[in-house]
Amino acid sequence: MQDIRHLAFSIVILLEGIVARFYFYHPSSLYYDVLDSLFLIFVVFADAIISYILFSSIVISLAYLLSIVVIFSIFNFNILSFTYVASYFAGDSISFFFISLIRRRVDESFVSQLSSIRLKINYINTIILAIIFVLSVFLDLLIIHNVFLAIGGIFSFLVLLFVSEVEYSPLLFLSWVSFPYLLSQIGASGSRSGIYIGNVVGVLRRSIINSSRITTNSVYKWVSSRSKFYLDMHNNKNFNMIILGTSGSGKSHLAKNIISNSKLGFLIFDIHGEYNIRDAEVIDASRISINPLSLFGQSPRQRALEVAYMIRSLFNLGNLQTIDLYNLILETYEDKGIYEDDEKTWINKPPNFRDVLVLVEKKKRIVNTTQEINRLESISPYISFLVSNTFMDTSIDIFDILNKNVIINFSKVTIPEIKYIIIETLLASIQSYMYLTGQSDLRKIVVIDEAPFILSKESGEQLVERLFAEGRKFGFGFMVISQTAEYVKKLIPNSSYVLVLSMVDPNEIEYLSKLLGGQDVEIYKAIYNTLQRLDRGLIMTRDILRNEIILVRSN
Ligand SMILES: Nc1ncnc2c1ncn2[C@@H]1O[C@H](COP(=O)(O)OP(=O)(O)OP(=O)(O)O)[C@@H](O)[C@H]1O
Repeated sequence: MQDIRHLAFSIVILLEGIVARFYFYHPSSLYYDVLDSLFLIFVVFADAIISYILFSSIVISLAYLLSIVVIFSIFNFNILSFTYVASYFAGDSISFFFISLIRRRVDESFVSQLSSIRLKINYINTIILAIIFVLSVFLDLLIIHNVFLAIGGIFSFLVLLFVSEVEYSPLLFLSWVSFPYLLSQIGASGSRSGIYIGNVVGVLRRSIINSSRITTNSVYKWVSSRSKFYLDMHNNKNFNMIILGTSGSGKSHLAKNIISNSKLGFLIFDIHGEYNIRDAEVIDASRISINPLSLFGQSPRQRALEVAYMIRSLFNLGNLQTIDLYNLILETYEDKGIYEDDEKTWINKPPNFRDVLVLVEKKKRIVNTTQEINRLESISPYISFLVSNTFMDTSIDIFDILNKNVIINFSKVTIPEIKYIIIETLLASIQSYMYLTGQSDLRKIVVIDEAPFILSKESGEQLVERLFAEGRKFGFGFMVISQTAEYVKKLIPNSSYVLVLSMVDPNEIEYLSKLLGGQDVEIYKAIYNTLQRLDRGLIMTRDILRNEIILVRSN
């Protein structure tokens, strides 16, 4: 759309030149008569106003003056005189003054774009650019003999070094004519490295014109853009991201898109059996067993604490029950010859919940008071529940899983508590794996779909928070997917990207509008409006590198 506006405005200037040539050109007269001059004064004045309204930028508008000079010179009109330049400046000043007054704010879209400039030298691009630049200057100086055009070529070349889009290089031949367009492309393309997930279809900016199909009732509008959007994992504080959206909004589709384009290893916790990615091994979670009492490289005390805490979160146990459970698990470790202060014993075969239950039964027989029996009685049903084939032994090797690309399909695990324990135990084992291997380059993305399932439990929430906080150091990125923002709030500070798809709940929309928009009421209004009406596959997010809110159409 931005491109169309530039094209349309250039055509308007060209038509003005044609009209002026046919109706107002008098080569016999030394000076144009008064009418001709008035016409040209009016034309440049109007052009200044139109260009400012179209591009919300004095810089781009002034650059168009040079473009107008060149186009009119083709028709033998010299606009580069005090009268016309003054008229153009007057047009710009008046439009700038009135529009700033109406909006009660000074806007300069070009300056806001400058914040996202990244000078990245690509040698091949620069060489191609330099060759075309030399050719264009050669044409201007030696064939057309026009120094003004050559200077335009030099300025356009300097601008293109920042735009670093080699496909624009033929525009160098147009000198000042293409200069405003090239200038508007500075910083417009954002990051060019990372995971490509789709094209930016709108950037939220103060604008008079709503150039996108999506309208807002705010002074902030979606200004169209034609850049690609990359998740830039390396220039961010961590590798984590959050995907939010109502049912059917395209969350899993987006996650698959990110995984497929990332070329990174992955492990997906697929709660509903929705993921099917080429070359990935699918493990049916109903056919695996994992012993939560395995130490996973931790000390028995640490692991006993984690397991007791997990069971407490799952069954809402009280403090006393949790402490009893912790002591029982620790004692079971000792029964199996695993001692806190003897690290050599930590590699011994771990106990399982049946061993804990046997200990409980043994204790029931030897304790003296009813109170002690009652305490044991109050936890034994939970331990009995956990004496399941799924938790007897560990049939999978987390090292092996993390060395491949794996989707763990939980759709056939029908008991939520069992599903929860498998997931939390696997996440705990990932944490241990990270500590044991200790690398730092990004190597693995772990996807947790339907995250509230795990985040709604205190122990699961704390574990995922730790993984989010520490993952980067060990080369792990976590992607959490949720229909609601409620359970992911604490993860947001440790996420590089919050990718929001269509939402329906007003409270959710309100929260996310504040999160993405910050304090500005007008930005809030624009986001609030838009979130209610996002099509499937349209993502709203904050582009951290450009510090702008953008709309991206997921591939
Ligand atoms: N960007 C897109 N382009 C084309 N099709 C899409 C896109 N996003 C989603 N879809 C399609 O829309 C349907 C729903 O998408 P998806 O399953 O990803 O939604 P979801 O948000 O994960 O839903 P749920 O929360 O119910 O699992 C799927 O058939 C998917 O192929």
